[in-house]
Amino acid sequence: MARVTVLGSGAWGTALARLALTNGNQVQIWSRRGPSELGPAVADADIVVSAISMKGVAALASQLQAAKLRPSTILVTATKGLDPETTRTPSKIFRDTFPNNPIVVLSGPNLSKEIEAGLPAATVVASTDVAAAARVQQVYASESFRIYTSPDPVGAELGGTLKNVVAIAVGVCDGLKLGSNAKAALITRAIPEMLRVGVHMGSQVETFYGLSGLGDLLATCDGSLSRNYRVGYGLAQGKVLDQILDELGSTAEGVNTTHVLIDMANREGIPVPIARQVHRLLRGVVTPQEAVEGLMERELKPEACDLKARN
Ligand SMILES: NC(=O)c1ccc[n+]([C@@H]2O[C@H](COP(=O)([O-])OP(=O)(O)OC[C@H]3O[C@@H](n4cnc5c(N)ncnc54)[C@H](O)[C@@H]3O)[C@@H](O)[C@H]2O)c1
Ligand SMILES: O=P(O)(O)OC[C@H](O)CO
Repeated sequence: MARVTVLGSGAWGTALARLALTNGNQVQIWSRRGPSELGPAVADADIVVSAISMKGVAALASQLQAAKLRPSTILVTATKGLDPETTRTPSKIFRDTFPNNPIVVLSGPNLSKEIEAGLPAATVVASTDVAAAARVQQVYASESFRIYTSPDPVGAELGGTLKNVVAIAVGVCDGLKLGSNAKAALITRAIPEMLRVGVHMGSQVETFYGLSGLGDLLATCDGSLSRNYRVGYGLAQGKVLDQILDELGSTAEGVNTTHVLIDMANREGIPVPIARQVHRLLRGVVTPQEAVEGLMERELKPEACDLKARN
């Protein structure tokens, strides 16, 4: 049994709190709008799980620093995003803020509605601290939630983050009713694009063929349980982005991730053709149909993926 504090009472924080509680752990949830203070909520926690939206992570890390976390407290991050100011992932923000605490990334094909319904799922807990990953695995493993450990937190985190950009594109594809061939081609060609970015940021290639990469990509691109897929689907229907996000009433990390990713790809010269069309679409520079044409009319090339390719 562990003392677990979950930060964030949104869809994913609530689900992660329930999973830990059902597994016999002592659990409390903190939310920025809730009654409890952050300091007392994390003071004697064995594990703190951050499951808030990316836009709040940097501020939360600073608040946590003031809360004086014990150096033995394991920090788990379940957020899928990139910081718009620094391009850092959540685990990098937490590593920079808490250099002595064990940091664990939790990421995988985890549509919260299915998990809340008790349907079987699997995820990855990734850390360079093997013992910390094993501890988090023990807290969450159950007959309906299978947990795998990984030594590649960067790759696990980026897989879950970059797939959200692809999910927007796939939502457009389905919204335009382009068919299964187009969807399969789009998802397949997205993998080398995710790999180029992931390897550039320090990921291991094989991580992207696992649950936190391909697994999460398939789950998220499957349909309307994904908020990011619904962003793309709405754009294909001719809705404006603000209207789509209002109707969602929930976090769609892929919008911010696309903007941060394109800024980085431009700086580093990394070819990201799918993300670039999503970026143009989100900014209203192209129509959904033009975004598709922009991909279909690119120069012809071998399928083999050059991970080191630069513009
Ligand atoms: N919902 C899912 O299926 C799911 C699954 C896996 C991972 N995630 C990831 O978990 C993260 C949260 O997603 P969600 O689905 O819970 O979204 P949500 O919109 O349901 O909840 C977001 C939570 O973040 C909190 N938050 C937002 N800004 C904040 C700030 N500035 N300071 C403190 N808290 C803040 C909100 O109060 C809310 O509790 C996202 O990065 C998402 O990609 C979601
Ligand atoms: O609703 P989405 O698109 O944020 O996806 C939720 C999870 O990340 C799926 O693993």
